[in-house]
Amino acid sequence: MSEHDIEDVDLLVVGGGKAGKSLAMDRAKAGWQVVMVERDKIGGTCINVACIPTKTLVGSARNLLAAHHAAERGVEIDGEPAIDLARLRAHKDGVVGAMVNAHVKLFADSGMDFILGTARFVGERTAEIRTDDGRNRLVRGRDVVVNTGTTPVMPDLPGISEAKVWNSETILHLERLPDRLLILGGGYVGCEFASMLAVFGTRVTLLHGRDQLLPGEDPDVAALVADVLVDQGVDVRLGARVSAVRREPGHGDVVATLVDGAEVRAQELLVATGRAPVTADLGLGAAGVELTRRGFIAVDDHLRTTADHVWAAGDVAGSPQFTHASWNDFRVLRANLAGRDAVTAGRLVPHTVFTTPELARVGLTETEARAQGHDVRVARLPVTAIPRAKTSHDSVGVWKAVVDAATDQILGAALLGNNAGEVISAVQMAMLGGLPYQQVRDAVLTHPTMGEGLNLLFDSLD
Ligand SMILES: Cc1cc2nc3c(=O)[nH]c(=O)nc-3n(C[C@H](O)[C@H](O)[C@H](O)COP(=O)(O)OP(=O)(O)OC[C@H]3O[C@@H](n4cnc5c(N)ncnc54)[C@H](O)[C@@H]3O)c2cc1C
Ligand SMILES: NC(=O)c1ccc[n+]([C@@H]2O[C@H](COP(=O)([O-])OP(=O)(O)OC[C@H]3O[C@@H](n4cnc5c(N)ncnc54)[C@H](O)[C@@H]3O)[C@@H](O)[C@H]2O)c1
Repeated sequence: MSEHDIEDVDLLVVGGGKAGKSLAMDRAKAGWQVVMVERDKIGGTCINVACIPTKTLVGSARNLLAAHHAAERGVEIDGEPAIDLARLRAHKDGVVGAMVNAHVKLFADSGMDFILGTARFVGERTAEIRTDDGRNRLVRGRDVVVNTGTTPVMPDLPGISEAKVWNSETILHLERLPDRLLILGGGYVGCEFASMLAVFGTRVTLLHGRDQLLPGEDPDVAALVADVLVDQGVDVRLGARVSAVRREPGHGDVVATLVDGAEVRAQELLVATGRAPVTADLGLGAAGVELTRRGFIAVDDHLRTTADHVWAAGDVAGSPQFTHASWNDFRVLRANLAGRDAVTAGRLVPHTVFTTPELARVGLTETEARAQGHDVRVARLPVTAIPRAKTSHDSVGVWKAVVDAATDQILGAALLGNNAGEVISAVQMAMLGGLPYQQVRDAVLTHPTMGEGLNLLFDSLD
């Protein structure tokens, strides 16, 4: 293809993740000529194979748990509550499918040129797009955004590639619910699937190489999450370093050999050892876009890459690997494309690990706060102290908050308990507003809600 085949547009978005699709729709509605190219997942990773399907399944697990406790709560259920795999799959596919269809319409309504195909850079701000319907297009953006996400990592262990193991995407096919499952990796994916599948009735063994789950959390908080999993029947093995994996003949058990020679076996193995940036075959060199040592696209605080008018966002740009971080990257990009001066530095990015109950966190951990030299006070509250927890029979969880003793500012919080992911937003707002903890302690909060627990949490500092 030659120079005169090039289609010039205002904005070219490569990869339709949260940041990219949001920006493409926004700019197209504003009258820009926008091309967005997406390889296979309409709506991106979150909707198709990550947050949405997994949280749909977590919702079913929570329903099952509630059904198990129905009788003691005065509700009669005829028969033993159980998972119907075909209906579970259909439910999950229905939720995902509806969101994908909604995106097809949203993309069309925005006026963007949405292309299903694969993009590869061939020059400055210029990508060759091989469309799914067999055409080649050459598109040059006045501005270009790369939002190609990350993909599951397969650890380099002897035998693992022949052992037909699952990753976070293939497990979602829900071909079967194994009686026994090994999970390799005790991060977000490992903990969420361990909790969900244990509730579904699978006997889960969680092999984690380090000595605490969720390495970014305080050790006491990570230990509480481990307790939750153990109570759900998960065999949590910390410091379990795997040296090899094999599948027994005839699609028999999968066997993990640990470095001490011990063997652990189950019907299936889920690999949950992290995600790698999607940059291979993108031709980033031709566009003048450089990578970091870890293989992410190198960006500055404005999300500018090393090439003029080429930006990157979301997981591939090394942003925290959460959909809400990618969504915020969209806001940063939108402002910068409008000539304003928006940066990612200093933003407060919370997260929630959707075990049951869930762990929500914002700001600094106690460990981080101390390492930064803060004189720290720690507030703690068992969720059983919260009236709403009694009405909803929530007995599991502890809330923790870290306060600067010199300024009374809230530095961070880790809330383990039902609805913690909702309550953490209130803590985050207090932090964003710079409220001293006493204002949260003394605020009049609705009774009986889990949010009211914030009064009690900060009371514990008196
Ligand atoms: C199991 C699981 C559960 C998760 N749960 C949560 C959660 O509950 N909450 C949360 O906040 N985060 C969660 N995450 C993380 C979240 O999914 C990611 O951080 C988020 O999806 C990243 O979005 P993104 O904008 O970087 O791009 P993505 O959504 O990853 O989109 C990138 C897109 O680019 C496309 N693409 C790649 N290469 C090309 C190419 N050459 N040409 C065209 N298109 C291309 C891909 O097909 C993909 O659709 C979860 C992740 C996993 C794995
Ligand atoms: N609720 C959420 O927001 C949510 C849910 C799922 C995933 N995510 C995102 O997706 C990303 C990827 O999740 P993830 O759980 O795959 O990665 P992760 O980085 O959170 O955890 C992977 C864990 O596996 C361990 N590990 C690595 N190699 C190992 C080995 N050979 N044996 C045993 N343990 C090993 C690591 O020490 C690490 O703690 C996360 O960083 C997160 O940002 C978010």
